Amino acid sequence: MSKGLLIVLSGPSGVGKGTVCSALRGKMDNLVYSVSATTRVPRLGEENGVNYFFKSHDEFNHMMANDQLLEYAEYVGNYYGTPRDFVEETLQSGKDIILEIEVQGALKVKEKFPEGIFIFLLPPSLDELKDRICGRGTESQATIDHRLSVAVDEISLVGHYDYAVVNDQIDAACKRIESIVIAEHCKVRG
Ligand SMILES: Nc1ncnc2c1ncn2[C@@H]1O[C@H](COP(=O)(O)OP(=O)(O)OP(=O)(O)O)[C@@H](O)[C@H]1O
Ligand SMILES: Nc1nc2c(ncn2[C@@H]2O[C@H](COP(=O)(O)O)[C@@H](O)[C@H]2O)c(=O)[nH]1
Repeated sequence: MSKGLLIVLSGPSGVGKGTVCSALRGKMDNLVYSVSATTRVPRLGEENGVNYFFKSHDEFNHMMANDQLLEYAEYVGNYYGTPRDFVEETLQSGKDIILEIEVQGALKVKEKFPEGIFIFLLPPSLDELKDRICGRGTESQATIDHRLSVAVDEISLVGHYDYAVVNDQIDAACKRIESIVIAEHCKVRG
């Protein structure tokens, strides 16, 4: 059996990564979603083991020290990381896996898995990005400002990715990502 594809989806906070990932899960049967660990406090409605594995700082440090994370990064005051075993087991089983992670982590994954598919999700404009992150209503104004300032630096790193997809409409963005994955499965690899 051939291994699955490792797909990394990055983009600034509020661009719609989570929304697009949820929509893709209903459309792509062979696609598995990687659930990250984080020290961030859960938002209203978020469930442990579904949206994230919510960890204390000690628990997260233990995962780092025991090499249980494929990558991790500090982002706007919290730690986020990808549990390694689940990714490796999913790829071995022949399924594709999608990691919804920020840019520092994505670049670390690229070093370890250069054969991965790196997709950057872009907003139609910075004003629209601001409207989306504010409209979501989950962050304080200070956190929104911090995330938006980081967003400008993140967008400047789009050149490190294989594909840039504009999330102007959820369905259209999903179709572009589905097309990329279909094409990557057809690729002749040396
Ligand atoms: N194409 C779109 N058009 C309009 N609104 C959108 C679109 N995609 C997502 N949204 C909205 O934008 C907001 C942010 O989306 P989402 O939470 O998926 O972003 P994110 O990139 O996962 O953010 P974060 O990195 O902070 O977790 C949500 O309220 C979502 O409903
Ligand atoms: N490097 C990693 N980044 C991750 C991971 N899981 C999520 N993220 C990214 O963090 C920010 C903030 O997320 P939020 O849920 O607090 O809005 C966002 O860009 C996520 O994609 C991870 O495992 N590693």
